[in-house]
Amino acid sequence: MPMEIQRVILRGSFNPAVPPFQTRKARRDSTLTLTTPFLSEIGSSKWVSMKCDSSFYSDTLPTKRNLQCRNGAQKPECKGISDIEEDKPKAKIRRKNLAVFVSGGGSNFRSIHEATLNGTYQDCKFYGIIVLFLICWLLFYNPMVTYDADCGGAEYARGKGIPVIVFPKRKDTEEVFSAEDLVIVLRSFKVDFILLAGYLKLIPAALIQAYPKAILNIHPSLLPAFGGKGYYGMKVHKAVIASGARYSGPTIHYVDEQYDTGRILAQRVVPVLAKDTAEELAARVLHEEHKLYVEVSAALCEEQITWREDGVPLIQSKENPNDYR
Ligand SMILES: Nc1nc2c(c(=O)[nH]1)N[C@@H](CN(C=O)c1ccc(C(=O)N[C@@H](CCC(=O)O)C(=O)O)cc1)CN2
Ligand SMILES: NCC(=O)N[C@@H]1O[C@H](COP(=O)([O-])[O-])[C@@H](O)[C@H]1O
Repeated sequence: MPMEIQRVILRGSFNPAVPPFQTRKARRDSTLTLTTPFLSEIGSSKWVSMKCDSSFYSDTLPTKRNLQCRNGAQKPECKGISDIEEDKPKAKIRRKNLAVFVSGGGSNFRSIHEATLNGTYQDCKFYGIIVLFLICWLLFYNPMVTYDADCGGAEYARGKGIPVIVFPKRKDTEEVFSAEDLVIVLRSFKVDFILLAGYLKLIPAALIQAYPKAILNIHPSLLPAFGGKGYYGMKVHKAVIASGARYSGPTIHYVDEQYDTGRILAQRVVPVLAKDTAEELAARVLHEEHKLYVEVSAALCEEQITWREDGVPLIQSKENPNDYR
């Protein structure tokens, strides 16, 4: 690991006693490449990244067959054998790495992590290499970016042997670990995209500038309604119910410098029932969040996001590039 990173880690939260090592075994065959998780040890903390590396190289589809003609007549009469569209081999998609920022129960992080383990991201069989690289750092021994080292997400990560960085540092510590430092660490792992999943602090401008159009957040209401400062967790669902709204649901949006004002990428709708408690509504919305975030992060890795002229991001259908979600 470059000295710069070690310096950041030294200054931040780690005292590497053992130089980082990485073991990585990659088996590559014609269709599937699985890279076993690689483990690098930094001092008293372990960095583990779950790497789901599925590389499917789209076969070169049969080139256009000449139509068979029935006889040698001057003007060949062709018998209906359908043409097979000559297919340009699909460009191989560059592998992508994700970091997940958590500060609560971590159920969205868990569903994304489980998706890496159950091969959901490996279904991108028509696109080159999709790598879901869950990077999380815990002050002690599991990786996730959180400002609460004891949050449920960190507990889950701990159970899976995944390290976490506490960011921002708690006020009562002298350790300095700035947004710029965090960018250095994220760059060292070649992070392409950052997913906020219940992270409740304002992402600083330095991180947003370092990752333009590359930071997503999931919010538990249909933005722009019930969003912004003060709207998080159960506060959102209580406000939705108090308003009499008949529908709610999760929104995934790009992160800009204010809370919840970034461009909306995806939403799902759930009903708000007359007798719903905030907890019942929260559970209904969260169920949709888990599915939506896995779907959207996979589309992100597969480079299916396109931008409309007016700056609205769209998810292009894999089957038909003229369809958008
Ligand atoms: N630059 C951005 N940072 C963050 C965004 C964003 O859109 N842009 N989204 C939030 C997540 N979020 C809603 O989805 C959100 C989180 C927290 C708050 C909020 O009011 N927080 C309180 C502090 C809460 C605490 O410390 O426990 C506050 O700032 O007073 C609103 C919306 C993540 N970051
Ligand atoms: N405004 C941000 C916000 O309220 N985010 C919400 O926090 C919960 C985190 O759950 P999780 O930790 O179980 O994923 C999720 O419902 C997410 O939408």
